Amino acid sequence: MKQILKVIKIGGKLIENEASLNSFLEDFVQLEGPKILVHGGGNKATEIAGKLGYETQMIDGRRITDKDSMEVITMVYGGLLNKNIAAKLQGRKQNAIGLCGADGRVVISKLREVKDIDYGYVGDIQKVNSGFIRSLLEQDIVPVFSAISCTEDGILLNTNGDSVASEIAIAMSAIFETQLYYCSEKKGVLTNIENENSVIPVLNSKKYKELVASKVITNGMLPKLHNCFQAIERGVSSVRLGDTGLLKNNSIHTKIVS
Ligand SMILES: Nc1ncnc2c1ncn2[C@@H]1O[C@H](COP(=O)(O)OP(=O)(O)O)[C@@H](O)[C@H]1O
Ligand SMILES: CC(=O)N[C@@H](CCC(=O)OP(=O)(O)O)C(=O)O
Repeated sequence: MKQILKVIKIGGKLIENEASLNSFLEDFVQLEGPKILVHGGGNKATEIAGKLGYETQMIDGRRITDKDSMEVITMVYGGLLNKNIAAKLQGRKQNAIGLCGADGRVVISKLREVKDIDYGYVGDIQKVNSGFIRSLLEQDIVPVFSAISCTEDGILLNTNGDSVASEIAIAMSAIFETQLYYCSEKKGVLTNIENENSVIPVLNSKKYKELVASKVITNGMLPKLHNCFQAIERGVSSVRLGDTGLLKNNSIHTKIVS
């Protein structure tokens, strides 16, 4: 029987609030067994870009990343947020290492082809170095991933944090029974975005397509759910979306089924 691995993605709105990040990390360090943390940070990047006088453009929850935005992203995701989270884990006596895709050739991607939209410096993941990740887990070091991948030619690319989490979970499924958790400020997928109590407990792909067509699912939830279904169809044993209560096992949330 394979050992259980938990891959947890924490969204940008949770990490930009010090109190919610601290509370999440308290729960995270209590989790038993091997675990991986992936973080976003989209809101913080938008805020810092604004301070530098750069405008941000998002299409369907994905950032248009020109050269200036890529510099901001490298500083904010790969520096400020990633290193703070690694330090906070150390402060809680959990050894951790902050990574972007270039470190250990761990997440290799390809520049997204221009079809209708030119996303700029945005990558689609091609390879995850699961052996390197396993070697960290074997030393009880928690890998903390930012939403940055790297091409074979050594170019850093902005990569949706939800895709980083799902591709890592898919790759690690060859070695571990992998559980994927998406923690955000919402309790799960909602039928009414205004009503926190409208959480869909179980979401299958048929219902998901209907909700996209009727525009109940929009913005950042679009790439998130695309990644959830990719994961469940490609070997990840369970995929759940919720707020930080998700780590406590007893909260209301959305479970993805094929
Ligand atoms: N049906 C829906 N249920 C819940 N959230 C939704 C829905 N449709 C759109 N959203 C939006 O998607 C967001 C989650 O995506 P994103 O902002 O990328 O989160 P994160 O930063 O946690 O990855 C929610 O905060 C919400 O504003
Ligand atoms: C290509 C692309 O859109 N990348 C995302 C990566 C950050 C992210 O995923 O952050 P959240 O989890 O906070 O949404 C972005 O720059 O917004």
